[in-house]
Amino acid sequence: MCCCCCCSSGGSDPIFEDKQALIDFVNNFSHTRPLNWSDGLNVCDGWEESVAATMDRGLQRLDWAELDSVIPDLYLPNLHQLNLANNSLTGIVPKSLQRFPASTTFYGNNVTALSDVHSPSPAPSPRRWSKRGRKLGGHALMGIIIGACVAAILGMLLLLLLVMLWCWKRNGKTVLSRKLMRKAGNSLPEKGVSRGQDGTRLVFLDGCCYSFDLEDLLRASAEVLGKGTFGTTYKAVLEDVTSVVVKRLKEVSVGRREFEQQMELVGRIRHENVVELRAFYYSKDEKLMIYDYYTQGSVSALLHGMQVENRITLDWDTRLKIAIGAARGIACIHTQNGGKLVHGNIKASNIFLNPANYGCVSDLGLTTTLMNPPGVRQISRVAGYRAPEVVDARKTSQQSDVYSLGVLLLELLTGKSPVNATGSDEVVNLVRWVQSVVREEWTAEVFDVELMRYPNIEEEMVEMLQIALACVVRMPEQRPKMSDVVKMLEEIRRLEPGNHPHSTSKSGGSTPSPLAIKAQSSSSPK
Ligand SMILES: Nc1ncnc2c1ncn2[C@@H]1O[C@H](COP(=O)(O)OP(=O)(O)OP(=O)(O)O)[C@@H](O)[C@H]1O
Repeated sequence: MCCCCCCSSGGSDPIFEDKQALIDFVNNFSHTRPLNWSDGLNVCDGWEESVAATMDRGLQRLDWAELDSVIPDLYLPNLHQLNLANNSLTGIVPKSLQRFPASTTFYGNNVTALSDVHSPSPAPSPRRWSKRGRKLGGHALMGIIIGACVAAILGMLLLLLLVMLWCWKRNGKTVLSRKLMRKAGNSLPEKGVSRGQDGTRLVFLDGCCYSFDLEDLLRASAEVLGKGTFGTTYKAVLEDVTSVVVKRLKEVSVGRREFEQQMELVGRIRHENVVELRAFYYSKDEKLMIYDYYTQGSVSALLHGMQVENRITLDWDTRLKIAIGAARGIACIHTQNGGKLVHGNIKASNIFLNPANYGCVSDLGLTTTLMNPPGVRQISRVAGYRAPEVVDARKTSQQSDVYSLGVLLLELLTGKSPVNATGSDEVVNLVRWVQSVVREEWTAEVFDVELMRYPNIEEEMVEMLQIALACVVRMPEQRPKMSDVVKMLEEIRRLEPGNHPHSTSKSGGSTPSPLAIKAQSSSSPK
């Protein structure tokens, strides 16, 4: 044991009180080993010099002193070090000695420090104390404080970094559900589905190869592809990197039953020139249609857009295939539902390229059944393709589909949009412009200049022009049937079975151009 007191050189009273107290302290212990401490010893001399020396000359050490009683409660205000380690003391550490660290002072005894009883935190480890087992040094304390501060700052930085990383990941992906939630106000369609309320669910149509559910879809990152007549269309990338197109319908007036019937009718169509509807979803607040994503974009984007990834040049062969494919797709649609199904919205942004680069028709069957009474905007969006007899967008017919296909053929031939605003605010209608140019026998001038670099295609272009003009005649009953249009288009070039046109051009290398090339008209759109 070591006991030491702070004392002044003048031998003030407290010292002697302490000395007496220490003697009493020792006397109160029962111990077997002799202690060489007595009234005659000049305690203060040694204590002033150093604690260790004091211990040697004064009390000696009381560790290993074989003390074996309870610890007496003594008043020793000047005692600042005490070592009763490795004795056989028992009981509770008295109040006057509780200021000494129990883990070192009473180490090796069978005593209970009150701090052990009341405090849940363990006594400080001896290692954290100074070399001599005394107070923490100033440097050590400073080190601990600095270390704790550095650890806290690092911890906060790490936390901040994790939060930033999480936010970044969330922002990088614009989650489809957030978009839907924002637009749908308080209605959260996915909640209904995940809980199976209302019978709402994502319905996959026969033959669909996808295995995601609505939860996956709503978690997918989404990008707006455009806003169309029926709502907003998104490209959604699922966690397994499958891309699908989600059409979020707005202003659908029909009830669940009618909607499902229409979706199932459309979803049954399996044709290489019809974009398959993969799945649909109906709830009171949300109506969704799911399609495959076409990476090349629509024919409209390929013809007129500038920023389509992997843009392919629409050469004549491709344009011919687009025309044939689109006509075949529409003809197939016209055979459905007892030969009564109408597409109702044929336009270049609804035609895509299938793997063989043939036209593939999307977005069918929405106009006639699902659309609310048309507003001005809905009519104007399809204005360039709309047959003159269609005053109500819901009253489209198979003949009006033929008219719209005719406009698409003109678009492919001219490279011009169906409706063009000129510099002088004049709106030029493609059909009327082509009709007037042909009437003037300036036929060659209608063709897209980009096509002029392909040799020996003039005859084919003229044939297609004639078919297009037949489709856009004013009187619906004078227009050819879609199945006839298909035949006529296929006649332009002899076809191999399937979707591939024959490689040899019917016009051949020696066919003279039938066209009278004249100067370009200033009224040309675009
Ligand atoms: N399956 C698809 N793959 C790739 N792009 C698509 C797909 N479906 C639609 N898009 C594109 O998304 C955009 C928005 O399509 P959406 O059908 O909503 O409008 P729209 O075709 O411009 O007009 P409408 O609603 O009258 O058909 C269009 O550019 C369209 O070409």
